[in-house]
Amino acid sequence: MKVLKFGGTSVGSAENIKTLLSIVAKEKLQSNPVVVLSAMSGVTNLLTDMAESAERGEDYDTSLKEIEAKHFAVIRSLLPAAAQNPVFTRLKIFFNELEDLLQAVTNLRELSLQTKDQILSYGERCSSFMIAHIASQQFEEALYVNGSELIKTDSNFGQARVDTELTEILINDFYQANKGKVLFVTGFIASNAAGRVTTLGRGGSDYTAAVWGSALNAEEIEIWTDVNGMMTADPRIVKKAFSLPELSYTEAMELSYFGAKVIYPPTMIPAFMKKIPIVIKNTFEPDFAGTYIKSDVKASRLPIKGISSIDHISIINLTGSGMVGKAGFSGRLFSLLSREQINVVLITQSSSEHSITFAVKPTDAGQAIALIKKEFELELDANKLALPEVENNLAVLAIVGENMKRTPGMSGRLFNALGRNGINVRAIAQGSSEYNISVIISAADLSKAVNAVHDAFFTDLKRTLNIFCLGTGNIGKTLFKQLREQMPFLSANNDLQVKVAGISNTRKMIFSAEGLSLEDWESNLNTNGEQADLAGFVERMKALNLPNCVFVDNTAAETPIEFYQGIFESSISVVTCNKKGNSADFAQYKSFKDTARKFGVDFYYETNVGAGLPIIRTLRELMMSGDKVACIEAILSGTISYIFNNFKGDAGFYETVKEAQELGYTEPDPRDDLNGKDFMRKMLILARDAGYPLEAIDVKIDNILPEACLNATSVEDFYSELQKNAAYFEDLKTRAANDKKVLRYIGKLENGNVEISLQMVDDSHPFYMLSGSDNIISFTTDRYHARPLVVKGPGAGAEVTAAGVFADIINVGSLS
Ligand SMILES: NC(=O)C1=CN([C@@H]2O[C@H](COP(=O)(O)OP(=O)(O)OC[C@H]3O[C@@H](n4cnc5c(N)ncnc54)[C@H](O)[C@@H]3O)[C@@H](O)[C@H]2O)C=CC1
Ligand SMILES: N[C@@H](CC=O)C(=O)O
Ligand code: NA
Repeated sequence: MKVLKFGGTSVGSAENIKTLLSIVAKEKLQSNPVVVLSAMSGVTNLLTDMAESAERGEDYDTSLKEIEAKHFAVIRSLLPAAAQNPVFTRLKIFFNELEDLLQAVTNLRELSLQTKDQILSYGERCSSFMIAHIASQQFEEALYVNGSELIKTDSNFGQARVDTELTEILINDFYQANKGKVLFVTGFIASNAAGRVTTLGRGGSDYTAAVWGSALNAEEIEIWTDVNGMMTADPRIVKKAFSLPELSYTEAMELSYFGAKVIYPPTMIPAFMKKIPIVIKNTFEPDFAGTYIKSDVKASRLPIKGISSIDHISIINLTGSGMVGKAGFSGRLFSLLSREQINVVLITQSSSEHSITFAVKPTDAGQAIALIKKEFELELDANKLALPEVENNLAVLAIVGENMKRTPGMSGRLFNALGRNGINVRAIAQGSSEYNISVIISAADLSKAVNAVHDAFFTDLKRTLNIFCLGTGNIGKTLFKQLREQMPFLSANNDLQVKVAGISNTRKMIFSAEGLSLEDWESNLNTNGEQADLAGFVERMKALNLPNCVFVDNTAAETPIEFYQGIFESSISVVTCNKKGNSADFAQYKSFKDTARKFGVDFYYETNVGAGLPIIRTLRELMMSGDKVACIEAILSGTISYIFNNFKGDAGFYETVKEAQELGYTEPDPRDDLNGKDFMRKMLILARDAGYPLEAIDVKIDNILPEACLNATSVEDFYSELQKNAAYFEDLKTRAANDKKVLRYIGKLENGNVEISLQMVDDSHPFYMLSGSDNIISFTTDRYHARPLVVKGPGAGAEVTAAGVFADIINVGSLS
């Protein structure tokens, strides 16, 4: 036989009770179950409030009416009129008794724990009596059982301890005497030797189920609740949390100890002792297998089973020489706290024994300090102990699982995930069982931490990157299009999810921690966006504190650069196609790199040179593997490459530049391409990445433009100057053609010198054969000295650039 326990929500409404009875009916086909019931949801809280109101002499009538109405509504809806009366009558008797009790409390202005237990017992008695009667419509054998008479406890009201031996005899006798019946038993309540009602404390109904299951050697104890079993993490924090099919008793205890509210660990002990499996099932999804908690769990491939957390915790630090080598110091400390019922969540002690840190609920911290001051008065006076210090606004995160014991690297993975996300760890504790590693962190970081750790351990699941994108122009727009198109593939094949958590251009900005839809981002931004404000955008990104966060700069502006440093310092990675950051002062370039490294985040800027072509990456890999760059020769202006490849025959110079702009090759300001500045930035970045600490003025630039074009003060002006100087460009074209040569704008880095020059090259030159917006770069290095390493291909355009930004984004965090 099985014991089935239904919690408050499962008995909380007529609809739910119907579902409950259908579950019982199904079970009955196998064998008659024992059904343990909680009070209807909310009723225990109401009873507590009423008892406390009565003690203060305040009104409790409204709540009493509410409880009555809740039960009566169920009776009316689930019982035929003819069958209602006996239930109403009995419940009315209950409510009268309850009212008498409350009146007595009011008169005395005193609420003893004993009286409170008596008051609370009506919650379970009403629900169980009512449900047993409703059930008897369906199966005659339904029997209401006031379980308080069968579970015998001491007189520790509010949290009574069970007399197991006597209780088992009473339950067995009762069960034998009522064989063939379906018992509907009140959870939570018991009685002492004198027959006074006691309660079993937190999770009491689960405990009732475990006591019955253990007494009757049940094949299984099913805890029916409103969630799909125990999950890998709190699903309200981690959207990707999933149900665990199996857990050992120890794992379940560790997981529920910190937070997972599904069951309360001590309630499992009777089942644990007799190795009776406990199954957590969902009343509202009865076909879902739920979570099996048992002793012989199958080997699991999951490195950990779950992450549990407590969101509000305080720690108390005790330091002083008085502790060193003093046997019994911590004994005194912790027995003091336990005597006063202060629950210590976690303890760490430094090996020097110079300090002890322990965590308690914030509401207990004040009392703990007062107790310590009193107990250790002598030590404090003699300065052998410093005054205890409290730190508030902290949280505990714990990873749990028996596999940790066998798998090295688990704590490494935990701390790496925390470190990469800039989460400072205040204290650490690992149980000697190795089933649990707990860390104390700031409460503000908890959600980010649990998500990051969940991602780090459940790698079978999708890693999530949260990106904040600045710039919705040519590149930004195309990136969103590519992300939208590629999302399903990424999800399916790369275990990766990219969420756009923020977008801004110069006019508007918009955020969503859940991720913005890329179907309608533009209209959403325009209609729902708030006024753009770069500092505000960055602040909000930091405040949202999302895990695996990336700032993506798709602008050509200088202002965003000022924020990079602070962004790195907030442990946020940066991906940028904007070259202005890396090509400003060398000191700043260096600081970006150092800070990113220091904070364990990534700084990727592949598209700074050659758009999506793998140039930065290639150079980095050469350098990291110990190669030395002797010479770099390159064509790195996609715009000028396009112009020289198409400024042929009848084509005019001005028209060709226009075409390049329309094709999305130019900078937002095309003068930056034609005056060589954009090319200069690229050469400078390459030189720096190759190890040369150069500044912009160190790059010699050969101009391809006549003076008047260079001096144009607006883009419009610039274009009109290009038209006016058509002859100048025609002359260049003719001279090259006459010599069977082509025009090439070539950058060269050699011995730490960088120059960019306009050249006419013939077909023997490796850069002769180019088309479209092609870039070409040749690296001559120690290892590639006879023949250079060459990268060639389209080096400008929205698609190839956005693709490069995309690749940088998905590389964030993937190398560790
Ligand atoms: N076009 C290409 O082939 C390549 C372009 N790039 C780089 O891509 C970047 C973007 O280029 P495009 O998309 O063509 O430029 P764009 O002018 O089309 O778009 C720039 C976007 O940035 C936004 N923006 C500018 N300043 C801002 C600020 N302070 N705050 C918020 N938003 C701001 C603008 O509102 C606009 O949405 C440039 O840095 C360019 O050098 C890099 C490699 C290749
Ligand atoms: N405007 C640039 C685009 C790439 O950085 C170019 O023309 O090369
Ligand atoms: Na590149």
